[in-house]
Order: sequence, then structure tokens, then C-alpha cells
Amino acid sequence: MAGTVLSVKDLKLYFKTRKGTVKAVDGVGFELRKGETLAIVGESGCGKTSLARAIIRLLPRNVEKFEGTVMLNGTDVMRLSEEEFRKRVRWQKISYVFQGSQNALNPVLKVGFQIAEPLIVHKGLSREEALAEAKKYLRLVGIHESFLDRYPFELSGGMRQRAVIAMALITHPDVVILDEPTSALDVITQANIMNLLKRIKQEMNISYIFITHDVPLTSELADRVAVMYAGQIVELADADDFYTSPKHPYSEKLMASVPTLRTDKKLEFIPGAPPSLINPPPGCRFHPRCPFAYERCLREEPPQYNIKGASFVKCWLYVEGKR
Ligand SMILES: Nc1ncnc2c1ncn2[C@@H]1O[C@H](COP(=O)(O)OP(=O)(O)OP(=O)(O)O)[C@@H](O)[C@H]1O
Repeated sequence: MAGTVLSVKDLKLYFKTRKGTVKAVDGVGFELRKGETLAIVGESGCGKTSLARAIIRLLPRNVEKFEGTVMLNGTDVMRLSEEEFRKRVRWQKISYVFQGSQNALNPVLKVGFQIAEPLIVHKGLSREEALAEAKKYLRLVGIHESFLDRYPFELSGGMRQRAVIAMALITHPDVVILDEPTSALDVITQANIMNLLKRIKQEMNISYIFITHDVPLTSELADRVAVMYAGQIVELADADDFYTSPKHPYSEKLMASVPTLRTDKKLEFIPGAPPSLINPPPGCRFHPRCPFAYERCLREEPPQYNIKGASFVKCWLYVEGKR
């Protein structure tokens, strides 16, 4: 598709454990366009972080299977060796603000140096050149340049998160993966960070993959929404369509469980728990929790049913014209 930065096809990441194989990412595919934000939402444990790690290839030791296609600007980066991937892709073309990263800054190194470091390591800039860039990026994320010489403990949580975002942007990557970038912050700081991400997206025309379990938060930034359930994307939709009429029964339940202020709407919850990724249920993985499940859902895995454009839903109700 024209304007596609990242195209992921049939991506799988399985982990080996004593209890069996954990199929954390099990056949995921989507396209990310230039300048767009794709939100990836779903309950805890559905494989969102594993998907991010698979894309940026930061893998634990117990990987059992890692396969699929990850095309970045037309090149399949899955075919690159680890060495090539590290030199050419990770942090340069795809960067990652991982969960809790504001607490992972090195306590004994000055903030400015930590922001500058990707330029020294990956772009071969001198320390002075890199620090000059770091100053610009500190300003970009709304931190006064005097903080260049401060240590992480001298910054508030929100400022540390801004610094981490600056670090992810400084190499001017094509894609930034944001994994729960505001989850440890209070709501005001969270709103500030969301506004910052929005402004940067417009100024730098950057593409984000925004991972969160917080569905309402995605409406601040998302152009499209992908819903993950048990290692798979069960719905992909334009954001406006998703918020007004989610298609998959799981998406409907997710939306119905979002609290709204000052209404009498009774909050729904999704009965049961997400399935084990070692032995996911046969057929549709959501069937044990789905109020509409019928015989076929119990036996056969539904294919992706195209709604319009790149939007799809993975549900028999649509394939069989019951909706
Ligand atoms: N290295 C690993 N070895 C074995 N299992 C793992 C490993 N990493 C993750 N998992 C399992 O893979 C599944 C998906 O985890 P993942 O962290 O990707 O989900 P998530 O949707 O990001 O959840 P959260 O929002 O809680 O981080 C979980 O069952 C998790 O326990």
C-alpha cells in the first residue's frame, strides 16, 4: 500500500516454558502508514509487548519460534542477521519506549548524555555533536536545556518520560513503538505526555505503534485501532469507526467496560479470563467468553473478514453473514 512504512505479515513469537509452548504472538499482520498512529489494545497478557519485542527484535532467551515478515520501507528486516539488524534498524529506524522505561534511565549518567547516546552509538556522532542534538530534543519534548547536566533522580516522573521519548526520537526513526508510555503517571502528567506525543507526531510526521490496555486513552492519538486477543489481532479498524461501532464481540465488550463520567450507563465486564497461551481454545479463541458463540466458533478458527479498506474482523458472525 502506498505510504506504508511497516508491513507485518504472519508474525509469530513463541516461548519455550516448562509447562509448554507459549504462543504469545500467533500470526499477526498489519500495515502502518507514514505519519499514522496504530493503537494496539487488549487485556493484560494478550501479547502486546511480545509483538513490540518481535518487531524490534529484542527477544528473551527462551524463544522457540520467531518467524514471519516485517517489511520496513520495502525491506524484509526479518532476513537481516542480528548484527545487521542492530546496526541498521534497531533504534535507528525503529525505536522503542518500553513499559516503565522512565524508571530505567541509568542513575549515574547525566540525562543529556543518555539522550545523546543513540547518536554516538548508532550514527557515529562525536560527543559534542550528539550533546548539541540532545539539547534540541530536550527542548522539543518541553524540558529546559539546563536539565542536560542533571541526573535522572533530579527529574520528576513526567520529565523522565519526556527524556525517554527524546531518546527514542533523536535518531529520527521511521517508527516509534510506545508501550504503555503513560501507565505509571498521574492523569495530569499523562495528559501532558499525550499532548506532547500528538504535537511531535504532527511536527515530525512520525509513525507510532501505541500499545496500551487503556482503550479511552487511544482516542487521543490513534488513527486506527487493532484489538489483540490471545496472541492474535481480532479486529483492525479506523479509529472513528472503532469507537462508534466496534465489530468483534470482544471489542464490543472492551468498549462497554469503559467507564464514562456522569451517565447512568451500567458498566459491563467481560466474564472469564483471557485464555492460556499454551493451550488456547480451539476454534475462535474468544468463544468461551463470547455471548454469541455457536457451533462453528467452537471448532474452526475464523478467517479475517474484510470490512472496508484495510479494516477486518476475525469472527464467524461476519463471515457467515449473521451480522
Ligand atoms: N520470556 C517469556 N517466556 C515465557 N512466557 C512469556 C515470556 N514473555 C512473555 N510471556 C507470556 O506471553 C504472554 C503475553 O505476554 P505480553 O507481555 O506480551 O502481554 P501484554 O499484552 O503485553 O501484557 P501486559 O500488558 O501485562 O504487559 C503472557 O502469557 C506472558 O506471560
